[in-house]
Amino acid sequence: MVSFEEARSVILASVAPVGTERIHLLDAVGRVVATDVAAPWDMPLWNNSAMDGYAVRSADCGTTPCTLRVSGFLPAGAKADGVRVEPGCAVRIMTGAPTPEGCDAVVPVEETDNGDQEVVLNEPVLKGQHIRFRGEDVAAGVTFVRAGSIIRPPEVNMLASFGKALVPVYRRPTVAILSTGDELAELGTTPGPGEIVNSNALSLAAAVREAGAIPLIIGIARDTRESHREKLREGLKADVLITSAGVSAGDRDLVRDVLEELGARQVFWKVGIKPGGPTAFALHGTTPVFSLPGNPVSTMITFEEFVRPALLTMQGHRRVLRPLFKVVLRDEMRKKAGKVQIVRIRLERVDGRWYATSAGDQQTAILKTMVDAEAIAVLPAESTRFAAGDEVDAHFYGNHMDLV
Ligand SMILES: Nc1nc2c(c(=O)[nH]1)N[C@H]1C(S)=C(S)[C@@H](COP(=O)(O)OP(=O)(O)OC[C@H]3O[C@@H](n4cnc5c(N)ncnc54)[C@H](O)[C@@H]3O)O[C@H]1N2
Ligand code: MOO
Repeated sequence: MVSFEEARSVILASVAPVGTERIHLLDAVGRVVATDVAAPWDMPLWNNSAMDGYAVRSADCGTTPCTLRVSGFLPAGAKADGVRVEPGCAVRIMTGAPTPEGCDAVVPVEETDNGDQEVVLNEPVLKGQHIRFRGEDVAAGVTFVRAGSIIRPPEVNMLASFGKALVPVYRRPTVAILSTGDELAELGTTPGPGEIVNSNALSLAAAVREAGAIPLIIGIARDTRESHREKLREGLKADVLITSAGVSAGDRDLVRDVLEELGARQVFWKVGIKPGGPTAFALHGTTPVFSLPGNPVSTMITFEEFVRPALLTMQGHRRVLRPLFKVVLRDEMRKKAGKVQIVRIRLERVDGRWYATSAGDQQTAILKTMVDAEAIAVLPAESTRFAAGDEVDAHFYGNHMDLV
């Protein structure tokens, strides 16, 4: 058995970004930039006004109030060619319009009498005020988005500002999802005696999608070597293969056996985590193969703790683990020594601290507790008792808590 921490580090050391592609800017939100992107020109490209007001020569405005003759008008979109602020004059200017020759300051309209022919300036004027200077945001040649950055609306705005319609990003890995077991019935059918719906395929596909990768549900391997061979072969064509069930000590737990027959190298089997103990990880060439236990709760938790960080790494993300934060236990918790225990919790924020209560019955088979969980407490392997009021590590489960 490997420890929870070893399992994670072995997995993360075994995966790498799957490649890059150039995609349309709007489709790139949430993706990771694959190369540094440098500014092809200065931003802004020319000096321009930050205010609606008057372009002036600051030397003309030494004493206030002062009166200047209004000699022209520059709306946004106008060209400043041939427009000049002569001594003793002002040019009416709008926000974003290029500042004319001679101008070294802009006076906001609120600080004037808003005159047409002549304007009275009521406030002192400082050289350079309210001018956005060429290249002050980003100078030509400067890297403005680094490889490894996540594209958010600000990156989209800047890439668009520099005319980048296509962006180099890391590719999304394809993830084959294979369920195993004779008891499984397809979604949409009513399970008969001894049957259950293949719900893991759907929740895994949802989790894969939420992690930014492309799920491929390839169906069910029945409990024969032949069926396993056929389906596992198909699954190994994807960038990643996830199987669910068939990895504990049952007579018919064929997954690891047949994977080995197909040339996969088992990296570990059994991890010091509960739920999720029977998890196996193998490599077929460089293709990672995650064999997750079949209990739906175990499948989701092992996906969250082991597969999700791997999928994020494969898409070029650098921060792949959810940040841990401290939660105060409302109630006592007990566990056996030897394994990290994952506890499904609900959270409450009081006076700047997070308080955790159990989300319900913590038996692995209780799916409802997973539905009710907002976060996951990670109880360390060696400890056995946590008193009410003790602090333990936790992380959010899902992205909804970003809204808190
Ligand atoms: N003698 C032992 N028995 C078990 C051990 C053990 O160490 N020794 N480990 C237990 C633990 S912990 C887990 S977890 C399960 C994992 O078993 P498998 O991964 O081999 O999965 P199955 O036994 O086939 O199924 C477990 C459970 O999950 C349901 N299931 C399976 N596939 C799906 C699916 N696609 N969608 C929804 N639900 C699914 C299945 O019906 C079972 O109820 O083994 C324990 N036993
Ligand atoms: O470890 Mo199992 O995955 O408890 O249900």
